[in-house]
Amino acid sequence: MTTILERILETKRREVEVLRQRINREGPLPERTVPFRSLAQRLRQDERLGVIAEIKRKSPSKGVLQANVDPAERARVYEQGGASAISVLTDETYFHGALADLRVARSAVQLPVLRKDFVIDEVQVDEAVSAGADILLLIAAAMPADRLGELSRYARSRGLEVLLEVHGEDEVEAAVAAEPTLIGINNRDLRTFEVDLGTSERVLQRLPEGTLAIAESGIMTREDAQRMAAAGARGILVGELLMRHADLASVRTQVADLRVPLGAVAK
Ligand SMILES: O=P(O)(O)OC[C@@H](O)[C@@H](O)c1c[nH]c2ccccc12
Repeated sequence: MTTILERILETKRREVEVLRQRINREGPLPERTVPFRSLAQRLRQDERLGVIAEIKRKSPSKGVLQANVDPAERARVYEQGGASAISVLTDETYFHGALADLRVARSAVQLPVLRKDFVIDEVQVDEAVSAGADILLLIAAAMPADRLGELSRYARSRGLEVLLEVHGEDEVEAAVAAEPTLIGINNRDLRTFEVDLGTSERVLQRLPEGTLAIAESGIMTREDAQRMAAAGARGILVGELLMRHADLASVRTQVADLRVPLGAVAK
């Protein structure tokens, strides 16, 4: 059975080829013009659970969430609600996102911005740097451990912070060895699309002390946020809950509501 991840990776291999050919034809990508913004620093100083608020029009698991989004306006509302960073889906085929969304969102706020895509090659890292991204998502399940380490170290050498996503305990070792800035735990199983917040609870126990961990997906209520904070997450990544709201005032309230105190959670 071909999983959705395998299908997406097939598309990405073609995109990488096209991008390489374009660079050969037209020369290197434009230089980055903006300074880097750090999410890790923000999270370390924060006494509340960090919220990475996502701009996602559509997803393979949920279909269209909101087709017409103004990324600048959304980013501003997320910032006003107290978000720690903005995550922008830049994949076009499966999520109807774009790299342009990232540029537009970032220039509207002071927050660090995460490029959310399926990165398998250095040239996509260069593209993220050029577009002004501050953080890059890497997915452990998308490649062998040695490639994961190479890409993670390459991205960090280019100034990006790396959020490395795992889906279970079996991926923790490779993730830690890749020396990312942050480790994300995806509560959504990419094969079945099932969401289980217990995934974060289990994996968080296995992470080395001091790891900046982000619980990803399926967080729908303040209670869910509290549960993730209690399990040791320093931040959460939230998409659907926020994208289902079109009313900007309630989006702002939603973000603020998720910023639960970390309380006794060790730093
Ligand atoms: O919409 P949710 O359930 O709040 O999830 C957000 C985010 O975690 C999810 O979009 C995500 C996590 N990892 C990914 C990798 C690729 C694409 C998307 C994702």
